[in-house]
Amino acid sequence: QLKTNFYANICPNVESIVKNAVTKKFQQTFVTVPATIRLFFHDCFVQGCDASIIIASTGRNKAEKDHPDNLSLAGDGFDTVIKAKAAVDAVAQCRNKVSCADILALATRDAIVLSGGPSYQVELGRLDGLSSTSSSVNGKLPQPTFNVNQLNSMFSANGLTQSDMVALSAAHTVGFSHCSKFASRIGNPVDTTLNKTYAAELQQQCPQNVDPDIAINMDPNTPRTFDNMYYKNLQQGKGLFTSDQVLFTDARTRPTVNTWASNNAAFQQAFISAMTKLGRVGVKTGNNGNIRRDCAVFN
Ligand code: HEM
Ligand SMILES: [Ca+2]
Ligand SMILES: [Ca+2]
Repeated sequence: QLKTNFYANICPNVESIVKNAVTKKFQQTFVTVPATIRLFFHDCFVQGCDASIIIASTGRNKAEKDHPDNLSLAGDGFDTVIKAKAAVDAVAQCRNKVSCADILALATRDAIVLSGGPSYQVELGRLDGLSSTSSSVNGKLPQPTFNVNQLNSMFSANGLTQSDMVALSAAHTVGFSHCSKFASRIGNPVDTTLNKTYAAELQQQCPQNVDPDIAINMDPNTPRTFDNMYYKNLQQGKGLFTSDQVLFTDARTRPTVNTWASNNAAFQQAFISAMTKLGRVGVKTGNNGNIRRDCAVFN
């Protein structure tokens, strides 16, 4: 059972310690924000929110982070958790008392706030997982080609509703994508649900044989602000992935997109609720987990 004051007696300043570390990292690079948010999502959807995503591969074990679906996770997300963990462990009382999974949950909230998104209380008390394998990622993460049925079934497998799915998708209001992830939409023929001007811009930014390391903004209007622009973009055919644009083309999710495009407060409330539910997915307690000394290595 998670609770917001879990560390009140164990490490009373954990929230400010993590926040300071994330802020410092943010001042070095904005990538901290999208990288950390996406890391949290990819952690929670595979074996639950247990920092299994942070484990490094060894000679004996190919870990989650080396699965093809995770190779595009930006290193700055991992680095944010490692730095925040070091800051927590620098306080004697807190040393090895706060899980990496909880540090990631807190850092995600802090990243959202640093980019202008809503603040919220983070439920805490997760343990770190005891396994991380590349094979366990198979079929657990949504693909950018997904339709609403596919999105709904994958989110509902994690206890999340269609409304939660639409709210969480707005995380694409910050951050970057590699051209390969949407190349099929701007090729021949161009996806008809794409705004024509936007399609031309994307073709220019992502010409054929573009450097595979090139990444472009997912929100063409406010790429560094965590806002409800995501939904306004969808209304104009400016969703980058099929999985984004279908939220507007499909009649089941379109009313939700329209509501949140015009009502930022309602979006923020839905987003907070969905993030809180995401943070409860597959939480480890008791013998199913522990508190890692090094977030990238099992104890
Ligand atoms: C709904 C289904 C989703 C699909 C199909 C999807 C897919 C993707 C893809 C393909 C990328 C680009 C990766 C790259 O090329 O580097 C991406 C980026 C991103 N995703 Fe998602 N995603 C989904 C949901 C989510 C959710 C629920 C969150 C968080 C709550 C999230 C957060 C992000 C962020 C922040 C980025 C930018 C990462 C960066 O700039 O480093 N996504 N997503
Ligand atoms: Ca996990
Ligand atoms: Ca934005």
